[in-house]
Order: sequence, then structure tokens, then C-alpha cells
Amino acid sequence: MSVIAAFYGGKSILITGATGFMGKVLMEKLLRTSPDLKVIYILVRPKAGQSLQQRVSQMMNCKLFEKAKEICPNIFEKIRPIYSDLTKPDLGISKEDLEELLTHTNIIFHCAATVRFDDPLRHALQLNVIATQQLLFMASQMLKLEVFIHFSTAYSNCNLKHIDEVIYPCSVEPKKLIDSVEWLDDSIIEEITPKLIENRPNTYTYTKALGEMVVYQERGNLNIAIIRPSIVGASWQEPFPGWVDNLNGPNGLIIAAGKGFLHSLKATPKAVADVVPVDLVINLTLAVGWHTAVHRPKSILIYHCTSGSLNPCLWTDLGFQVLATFEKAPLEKAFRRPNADFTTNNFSTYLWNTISHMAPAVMYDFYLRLTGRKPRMAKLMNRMLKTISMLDYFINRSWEWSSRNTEMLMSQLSNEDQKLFDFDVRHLNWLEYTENYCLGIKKYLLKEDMAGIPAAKRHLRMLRNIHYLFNTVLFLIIWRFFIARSQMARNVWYFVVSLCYKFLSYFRASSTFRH
Ligand SMILES: CCCCCCCCCCCCCCCCCCCCCCCC(=O)SCCNC(=O)CCNC(=O)[C@H](O)C(C)(C)COP(=O)(O)OP(=O)(O)OC[C@H]1O[C@@H](n2cnc3c(N)ncnc32)[C@H](O)[C@@H]1OP(=O)(O)O
Ligand SMILES: NC(=O)C1=CN([C@@H]2O[C@H](COP(=O)(O)OP(=O)(O)OC[C@H]3O[C@@H](n4cnc5c(N)ncnc54)[C@H](OP(=O)(O)O)[C@@H]3O)[C@@H](O)[C@H]2O)C=CC1
Repeated sequence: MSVIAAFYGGKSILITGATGFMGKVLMEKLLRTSPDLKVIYILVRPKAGQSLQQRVSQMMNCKLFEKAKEICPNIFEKIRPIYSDLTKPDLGISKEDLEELLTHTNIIFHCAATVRFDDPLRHALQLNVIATQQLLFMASQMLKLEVFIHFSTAYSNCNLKHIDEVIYPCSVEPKKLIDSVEWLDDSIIEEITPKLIENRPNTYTYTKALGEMVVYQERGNLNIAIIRPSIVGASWQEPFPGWVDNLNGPNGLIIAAGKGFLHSLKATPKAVADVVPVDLVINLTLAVGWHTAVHRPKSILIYHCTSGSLNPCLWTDLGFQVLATFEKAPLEKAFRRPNADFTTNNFSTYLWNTISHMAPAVMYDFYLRLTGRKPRMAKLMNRMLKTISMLDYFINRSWEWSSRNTEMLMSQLSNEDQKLFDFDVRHLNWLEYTENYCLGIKKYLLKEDMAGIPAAKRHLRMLRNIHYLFNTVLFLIIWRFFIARSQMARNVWYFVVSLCYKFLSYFRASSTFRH
């Protein structure tokens, strides 16, 4: 019997961010491995016109929970949705619901956050710092709370090259910043943001660092641990390989590459693509929850969940495998054949963005206009280039994260738990994982049927022929332009033609002689 799975049996667990990518996988793993848990409270807000119940019902009916439902048929009875909005006082939770949480909660997993890189500082502070503060205050009043697990990110201190499993202080006290932001005008906040974030690329990484400081400063007597994952990708093994449900991290660009939009990307090819599968992160999280509750460390332990130091995969390897997979299993309705390469300097990046991204988009929009359709390609390419600019910081750098605590924890697991809650990234085969990742994006994110692969391949062959025809016509137009104006060009052309003629004559003569 798994010690970790048994620990969660009978427990009342509160998950914030349960409707998110990682929150869903956390819920699924808990329900599948500890079906005798008492209840999972999930904080949910209405969204996109859907009520709480509609959102939860849609979530629980997605493919991710199929296995858990087989093992835990009364899965819906285990889930207790609670209305919440992290932007509201007391997280928007009603007094009745709050009373229930304060009375029964044993474990908190705090996943909720804004993970956007372009959020204004005020919004990111609200979600990643103030909401965390409010949850900590709530936790301090809980009668049966055993452990509080906080999700941060391995990039919260990305302004450092080497990052230890410790909390690094920020230059401004979170409380002072929160008080200032309350009365400062948006325009002033926007102006001071670059100075505040201390060489970090965005408000996301900065407010995650502030969130860690708040967790430390307002820990009181709480038993807390912090998880710092790097770039969380599709599932590795559980509940099945390749599951992913959002466009974050590499996902959007992998789609852009598969659809033929992305033909060049500025990256340091030998930089480490520090991706970790979501199920590996969740296995570590559940092991940390168990270990922290049972052993109650004297101080807050930080657990890095990264791959670069133990089993590195380079961006160039990842990129090649992405293209190879989409060659075998193409995405439908591709704009062009998947074909891309890395650029390594600003000039070649600008040149290739013009030649291989914007020029084809403008020509295609011209074709759409000619055929009476609304142009959209240039807008899509600009959005892709904006996304790339936001991710550029992470693709062109590498970091060193220590993993002492994570390795210590691994040594504390029984053999059975090391299998059931495997977070040893050294077991990961990157070629297999990347292939499943791309196939997962095709199946679970784009909802494409694998039976459509032959048709998708035919579409790619047609695109290839159009590409060759276009290049040939373009070459002839340019050559005709030069021949009409340059004696040199004519001489070269005649030389080439005569060379070809001589070669063909020789070839014909030698084949006649042989007969
Ligand atoms: C040798 C051969 C080489 C071959 C190369 C080719 C292969 C390439 C494959 C490999 C590429 C790898 C590069 C990826 C690098 C990954 C680095 C990630 C770093 C994360 C570090 C931190 C990790 C964390 O702690 S949290 C991470 C999660 N957070 C994010 O990832 C958030 C990032 N996203 C954003 O902040 C926003 O989406 C933003 C700012 C990028 C764009 O905002 P915008 O307002 O413009 O768009 P949205 O409102 O978000 O969406 C509008 C629209 O666009 C669609 N969309 C959203 N995101 C993406 C995306 N990433 N790519 C494409 N499309 C996207 C979205 O669906 C919306 O569509 P609508 O129809 O309007 O709804
Ligand atoms: N994905 C990654 O690569 C990494 C993520 N992390 C951390 O892991 C955690 C989870 O990330 P991930 O699952 O990818 O993020 P998602 O964006 O997928 O999920 C975010 C969750 O937070 C909730 N949320 C956001 N705003 C509010 C709000 N105003 N009120 C209530 N709930 C809100 C969302 O709810 P809703 O569905 O209603 O929007 C969603 O459930 C975050 O703390 C993130 O910093 C750390 C490292 C890497």
C-alpha cells in the first residue's frame, strides 16, 4: 500500500486554481490514487457565461478524469465547488462556505494565480500576492489544517543565474508595495514597474517572488512548503501521455510550428529547454504534501521541480523532434509545411521575420481580399511574434537550480511510492515525451482526429507543390528581369545552358555506346 496515497485518505483538501492546467491534474491524481479521501473543496468562479456547476461538470466530464471515474465512481460527490474570486475581499467566499472550510480543511494546495506575462502590476499583485495573503490568513484560522502547499515558479528569481531552494528577498517590502499601489494611478504604476521588477522580464515572475516573501512573512505557525516548477508541459505518463489543455508555455509555439506559421525563432539552440511534465510536478507536489504534514520541518522548505540539471534537453533537440513528429502526424489545415530553424542574432531574426513570416502573411491576405474574404494572416502573425517576444527571455537563457530538497524527498519515498509518485526527471525519455506532447496537442488541445492524418499529409504535399511552383515562377520572373538588363546575366545564362546541353549530349552518347 502506498504510504502517500494512504495519507490523503479521509482528508478534506482545499485546492485553489483547480480549474487550471495543474489544478485539474492534481485533482485527477488525488481522486485516482486516494479515492477514499473525504472531500476536495475547489474554489471556482463563473467564467465565459458558465455557472460554477456548469464549469465543474464540463471539467469533470473531460477525458482527463476518465480513469479516475472508473476507480472512483462517486467522483462528483467528492468534489465540493465553492464560489470564489481572488480579486474580491475574503476571496469572495460566503460566510457559510468559509465556516465549512475553517472547520474541516486538512490540506491546502494553492495553485491559483495569473500566469500571464503582460498583466499590469496591480492585477498581478492582486492575484499572486494579495490573494495569497488572504488565503494564508484564512489558513491560520483553520482548526484541522495540517499543511499548506504554495505553488510558485522556478523563474521567480530568474534575474539570478544560480537559484537555490531558498526564498530571496525583493527590494521592496510586499506590504509597502501593496499599500502604495492602492492609491497610485495606473499610469504611475506602469512607469515604475520596470524599476520594481529588478531585471525580471515581466510582472508574473516578480509577483511570484513577492508571493513567496508574503508566504514567509505571514507563515505564523502554519506548516508550509513551496513548489517551484520550471516550464510545465504536457503529461508524461498519467493519466495518459500528452494531455494538455492550454496555450501557455511552449504549447502555442508548438502549434504555430505545426501549422507552418512559425518558420524561424530566435533562440540559443544550446540553451536548456527546462520543461517538466505536469504529472511529474503533481507527483512531487503530493509527495511534498505528505512529507511536510508528517515530518513538519522547522522551516519552510522549497522544492525545485526542474529538468535542466538532472536530464537536460536543449531547445534545438526539442525543436527538431517537434518538426519530426508533425512530419509523421501533421496538424490539419496547415498554412505551410512545418519547417523552421533557430536564428541567433537580431539581424537574421529581423530578416527571417520579414521574409518568412510577414511577407507570406501579407501576400496571403492579398489573396484573401482578391477572393472576397477578410484578411487575417498578418494579424495572426503579429500575435505570434508578440508571444515570441514575451517568451524570448526564457528561450535565450539557461539557469542552474539546486535540487537538494527534491532529491532528499525522493530518498524518503518507499519503492512503491517512487513508482506511484514518480518525480524523478531522470526517467524521462525526451524523444518519446516530445512526440507524445505534439500528438497530445493535436488530439486534446486541437481536438483533431488521428484518422485525419492521411488527408493532412495530402494537404502538406499540395502545399509543397504550390511552394515549389511559387519559387520557380518567382525565380523565372527575377531571372527574366536580370537577363533583360544585364549582359553578364545573359552570358552566365548561356554558359549554364550550354553546359547542360553538353552534359546531356555526353550522357546520351555514353548510354548509346553502352548499348
Ligand atoms: C532546429 C529546429 C527549430 C524549430 C523550432 C520550431 C519548434 C518550436 C517548438 C518549441 C518552441 C519553444 C518555445 C517556447 C518557450 C517557452 C517559454 C515559456 C516560459 C515560461 C516560463 C514561466 C513558466 C511559468 O511559471 S507560468 C507559464 C505559463 N504562462 C505563460 O506561458 C503565459 C504566456 N502567455 C501570455 O502571457 C499571453 O498569452 C501573451 C502575453 C503571450 C499573449 O497575450 P495576448 O493578449 O496577445 O494573447 P491572449 O489574450 O493570451 O490570447 C489571444 C489569442 O491568442 C491565443 N494565444 C494565447 N497564447 C498563445 C500562445 N502562447 N501562442 C499562440 N496563441 C496564443 C489565444 O487562444 C487567443 O486566441 P482567441 O481566439 O483570441 O481566444
Ligand atoms: N504552467 C506553468 O508552466 C507553470 C505554472 N506555475 C504555477 O502553477 C500554478 C498553476 O499554474 P497553471 O495551472 O499553469 O495556471 P492556469 O492559468 O492554468 O490556472 C490558473 C488558475 O487560477 C485561477 N484564477 C486565476 N484568476 C483567478 C481569479 N481572479 N479568481 C479565481 N481564480 C482565478 C484560474 O481560474 P479560472 O479557470 O477561473 O481562470 C485557474 O484555475 C500557478 O501558481 C503558476 O504560477 C509555476 C511554474 C510553471
